[in-house]
Order: sequence, then structure tokens, then C-alpha cells
Amino acid sequence: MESERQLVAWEEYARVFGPVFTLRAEGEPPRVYVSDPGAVRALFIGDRTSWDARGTLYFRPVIGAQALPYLTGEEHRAVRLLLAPPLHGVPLRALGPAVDEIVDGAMARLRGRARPVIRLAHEITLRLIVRVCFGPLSEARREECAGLLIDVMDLMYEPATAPDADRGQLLGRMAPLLARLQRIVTEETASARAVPDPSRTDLLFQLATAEPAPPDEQIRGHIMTLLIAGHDTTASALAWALYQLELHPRIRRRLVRAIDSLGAAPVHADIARLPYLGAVCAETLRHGSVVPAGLARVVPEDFDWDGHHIPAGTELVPAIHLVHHRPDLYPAPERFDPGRFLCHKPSGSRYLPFGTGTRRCPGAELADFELRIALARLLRTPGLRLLGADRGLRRVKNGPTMTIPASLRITVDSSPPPTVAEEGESA
Ligand code: HEM
Repeated sequence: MESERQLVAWEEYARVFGPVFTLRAEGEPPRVYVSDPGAVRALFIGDRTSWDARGTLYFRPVIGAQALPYLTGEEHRAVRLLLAPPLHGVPLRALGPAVDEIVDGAMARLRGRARPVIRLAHEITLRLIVRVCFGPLSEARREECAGLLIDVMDLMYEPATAPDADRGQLLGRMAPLLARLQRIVTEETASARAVPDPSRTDLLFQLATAEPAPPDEQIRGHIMTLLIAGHDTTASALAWALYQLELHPRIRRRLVRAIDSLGAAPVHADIARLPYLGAVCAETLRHGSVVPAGLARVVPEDFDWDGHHIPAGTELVPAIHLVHHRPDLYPAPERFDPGRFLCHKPSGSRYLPFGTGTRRCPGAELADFELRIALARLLRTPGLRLLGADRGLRRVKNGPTMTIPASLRITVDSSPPPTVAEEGESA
């Protein structure tokens, strides 16, 4: 199981070998990690964007070989176009009340208990992505989907807590859960086609009623991908934001003041537009390296670039963590400092938490909006407390995501919050 130590090793390689370095593992193609903004522009954003990507193998048994990360070329582009409308603009902004309702429900279930922050964050982001994927599901079916996904994710997370866990056995336990989820997607696809409702803006409806629609097996794969990629990442970001705000009470107080300045019942659009909230979320994604590297792009034929010879079959990886921790781009990169983003919006080759080019995360706008609204709602919950926050907290990399350990817990109570001394601040 990889951990933050892997990120430290990447930093060391970049220091020794420069911002474009190659790692070789036995039986694997060479992997080139790219953390120079000029090279990111040239290799991932420029005219090489049609290179195929290699979706992470980690999720393949869960989402299937037909899912979006494994599609290439025109087929990939067509699905990306289909997915775009529900994840942008009006349908996206209309989700504000749902986020509030989901956060309030999760907090209400918490009262009196302390739960791992990451579990609470998963519960919030999972319930939202179920709505975004399926739209008008019955309450019972929504709960069933959320429950199945929680069980699947628990099994996927087991290696993080039990490194000796047998992966084959875990997949065997996952199989009936996945089969049930797939049956639900199949049934909902059929019902979306049988009763086409033009007011629907969910992802399943969009895929099921497209002309031409992707094959049903693909639809299942895409929905499974969106359900998993669409909640695990955002949950880690939300948990990292809460953790950093606990370590930095001055930043937290300033953020709460900014949110409170909007009055007792702020409009979601106004919350989402708050500059300091935007800066805290941007810094969370930079500092936390929620997804430390993008998908690998497979080089189709030998080519020479900037003095490097790159043979066919080489995999090129946008090294997101390394770009975000370059001291020349982000002075004192280990410091959590939202001020970096207050008056300054870095270009896409210097700030790429959602990756870049044709593989850039399709859920970026959703994740950003959700993070802002959920964080604002959580911070307005009276008595919210984090337990187990200390500066030495070590995260584990599970699949593509950096995961917060379960030792960081959250509770709600009425006693005064503990004071946590912040660097340079007298408590
Ligand atoms: C904070 C939250 C998130 C982060 C940090 C994140 C990050 C990323 C990154 C780095 C990539 C690879 C991009 C590249 O290689 O250039 C990616 C791909 C992807 N993400 Fe996200 N993501 C987040 C939330 C979401 C959400 C909410 C969804 C679904 C609605 C989603 C769905 C996907 C999918 C389907 C892909 C594969 C895209 C493709 O193969 O074309 N992600 N994400």
C-alpha cells in the first residue's frame, strides 16, 4: 500500500533528476513523471491530447473494462460530450439545496457519536453523486444504492487498514454487491427509456436516451465510474479541508466570518462565489494532493522532445502533486495558505488538481461546487468538533486517491471547542 512516503520519494526524484523523470518497474512500461508547467502544456494540453490514456487498473474489476477511463479516441470523446450538460451550469447550481439537506442529515445522524471524518465525508458525497447519477429515484432505492456503495467502498478500503487482506477474496465478497448495483442501473436505464422525461438532468437519463446511446454494458460502466470517482475524491478533499481548518483556527475563523457575512439563510450562488471560501477550497486541493497523479498517457510511437528520447509504449503521467509542491510556483509549499489563491488564479499547467487536456476530470465543476457548499454548511453546524487532529496525521494512498485515516473523527457537542495552537498564533 502506497502512502505519503511515495509522494516524498517523488519529490526526491524530482530534486535529483529534474521535473521530468522516468521510473521503471520490472515487467511494466517506463513511466515518465512530468512536473514542469511548460512540459505539461506541451505533452498533455497541446496537440498530443489525442494520445490514449491508461485508466488505473485498480478500479477495473469494479467498474468494468468498458468504463470511461478505458475508452479512447472518438468513442471517449462522444461519451465525454454526453456527460457534460448535467455536470455544468444550471443543473449543477440547482444541487445547492440537496447538498444542504444531505449534510444536515449526516450531521443529525452523528449527534452524540464521534465518527471518522472520512466516513462522514463519504456519506455526504455518496448521497449527492447517487442523485446526480440517477435523478428521480425513490427514497428506498437511493438508500439501497448508497448502502451498496458504502459496502463496496468498505471492501475497497480494507487493504488500507488490513494490508494483508487477500484481494481475490475481497473481490469475491464484492461480486454480489456489484451485481445488484448493475441490476439497478439496468432497470433504471430501461425505465428512463420507457418514460422519457425531458426535464430530467441526471447522468443516467443523459446516457440512456442519447442518439445513438452507448451500449448498455458501457452505460453500466460509466455510471459505476461516476459513482465511485465522483464521491471518493471529493470526500477526501472535504476531509482534508476540515483537518486543515482544525489545524489553522485563524483561517477557519476568517472563513466562518466570510460565510456568516451572507446572513442567516444565504443563497447558494452567493456562497459558491465567496472569494475566501474559493481560496480555501483551491488551497485544499493544491496542498492535499487528493489525486496526486493523473491518468497515464500511452505514447503511440517513438518521438524526441526537448532533448529526451521517448520510446513508443512509454507512459506519461501529469505529476500533479509535484507541480503543486514546486517552491518556485508555490513558495513554502507545505504551508496551508489560502491567501495564495485570493488575488491570483494560476494557469492550467501550474494548477491542475483535476488533471488536464482531454482526460481532465469531467466532475471538476461538480466537485468544486459541492466542496464549497458542503464545507460552508458544515462550518455553520453549531458544536462541530474534530477529534484526533495532530500535525503528524499520515494519509494512505488507496487507488488514485489520498485517503484520510479513520483516527481523525468528527462529532457535534455543546461544550466549548478545544483550542488548537496554530503556528505563529497565541491560542
Ligand atoms: C475533489 C474531487 C476530484 C478530484 C481531485 C478529481 C481528480 C481527477 C483527476 C486528476 C483525474 C485524471 C485527469 C487526467 O489524467 O488528466 C480525474 C478523472 C476523472 N474523474 Fe475526477 N476528480 C474529482 C471529482 C470527480 C467527480 C465529482 C466525478 C464525477 C462526477 C469525477 C469523475 C472522473 C472521471 C469519470 C474521470 C476519468 C475521465 C476520463 O477518463 O476521461 N471526478 N479526476
